[in-house]
Amino acid sequence: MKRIFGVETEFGLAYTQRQTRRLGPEELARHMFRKVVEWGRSSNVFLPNGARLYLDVGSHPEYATAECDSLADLLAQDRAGEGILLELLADAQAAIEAEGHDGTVHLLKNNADSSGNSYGCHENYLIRRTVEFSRLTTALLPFLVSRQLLVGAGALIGAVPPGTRAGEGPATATSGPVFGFSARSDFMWEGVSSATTRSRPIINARDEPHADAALYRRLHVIVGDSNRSETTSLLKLGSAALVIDLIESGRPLKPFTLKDPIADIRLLARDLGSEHRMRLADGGETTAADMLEYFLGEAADLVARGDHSLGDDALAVRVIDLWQRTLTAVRTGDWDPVATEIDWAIKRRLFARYQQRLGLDPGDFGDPRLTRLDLAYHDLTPGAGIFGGLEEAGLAARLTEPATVARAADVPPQTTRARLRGEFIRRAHEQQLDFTVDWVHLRLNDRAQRAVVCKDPFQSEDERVDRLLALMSDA
Ligand SMILES: Nc1ncnc2c1ncn2[C@@H]1O[C@H](COP(=O)(O)OP(=O)(O)OP(=O)(O)O)[C@@H](O)[C@H]1O
Ligand SMILES: [Mg+2]
Repeated sequence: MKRIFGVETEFGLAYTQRQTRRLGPEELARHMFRKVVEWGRSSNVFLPNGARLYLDVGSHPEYATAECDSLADLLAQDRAGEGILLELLADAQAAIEAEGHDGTVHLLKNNADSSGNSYGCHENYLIRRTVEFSRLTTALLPFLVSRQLLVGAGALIGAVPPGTRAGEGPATATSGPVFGFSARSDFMWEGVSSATTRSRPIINARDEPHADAALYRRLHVIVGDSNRSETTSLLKLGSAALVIDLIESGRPLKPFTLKDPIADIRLLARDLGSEHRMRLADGGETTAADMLEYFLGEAADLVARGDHSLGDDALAVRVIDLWQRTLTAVRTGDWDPVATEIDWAIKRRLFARYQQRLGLDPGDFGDPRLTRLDLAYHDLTPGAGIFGGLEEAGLAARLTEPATVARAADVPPQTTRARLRGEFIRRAHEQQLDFTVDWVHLRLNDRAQRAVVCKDPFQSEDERVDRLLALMSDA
């Protein structure tokens, strides 16, 4: 079974200064994207590694990985994006210093800013049209609501969750912060819908397959946290892909349709003891841990038979193992066994040590120094972020090799359509030819306007593209 995957990450920008004036996100973003605009004449470009880099609304830089058909490639491409953004960050820092500013530009891989905005990490999974979309989302939604127990980034959130409807409960989470699984959960307002801003859904139903629409659809999951830990990313993407595999396989699955998924997602975000009982549409009840255990059993069966879409058997086995161990950690409250592999557990341990050092009560998360530690966890800025140090010290596990990541910054995945796009872009740059590309199209903006439509994301070789490349070399 094969599948195409891609991950989009929106980053936050912040600025800390000493004497000189404050710079806003728009200014920071402009500095960061100056080279990109020079290079692509736009702040929305595709790169030679097949990825898309652009400035999203609200001055959030976004990196969308090229199409991958294995999780190993996906992790490398995703991590390469962090490096690419760090280079732009260094440019922005140099530019503002040259203008006489004394501050530091921060690049944050998190999901919420202090003014109550949320930005995301979207997962894209190619799915088959043969499976009815509403059947797929109905089966997947309860899993996505519960998945934060395994792969949340860990967050300081208000003890009382926001209401889920107007006039019901507070509009934003209130009263003294607690440690929760995810900050993103409070920003979800619907299960499945095509709106993304006002009433943000868990699954975005906009039908934009970037592929042959008769065969495929692209499932756009927007509920996930931006993970720093690669092992957590692996579990996030791997577990979801395995559940999609299960649904697509047609195997009969226990229905877990939730009565009130949005209330559940908020309560679960604060439910470190995994006690919350979710009400099911059929009148029953379940805990998130019980549901995840059920899906784990089914997914383990697929992996044991080698019948999965992760593109790598060893990584699939690792997904199952980590899924099991994280579930056990949640159930027992002994988080140490996953405290180097799962973001929320890594962060929770860090907080516990810091609380001890500061002489704070273990239940006290209100100290502003903890808020700063939380930000530092998500800060990619050299000298300000702490996650790289945790990886180097062995306190956070890493899966990718630095050399593989360095290569992924320049070289697209070799087994998908991204290879064709990357090659086309590289050649066009070499020959200084004007071109336009998107996920599906490659076009030369010369008089002949030669173009190739690449509708099959699994296709990494194409004679039409070869001919186009040959023409470009002759130019
Ligand atoms: N056919 C496909 N199936 C699954 N994923 C795909 C497919 N084609 C492209 N992708 C992936 O989908 C992602 C698309 O990112 P992009 O940011 O352009 O999409 P979008 O979120 O729908 O658009 P926008 O952010 O502008 O609203 C990329 O990571 C890409 O690799
Ligand atoms: Mg996007």
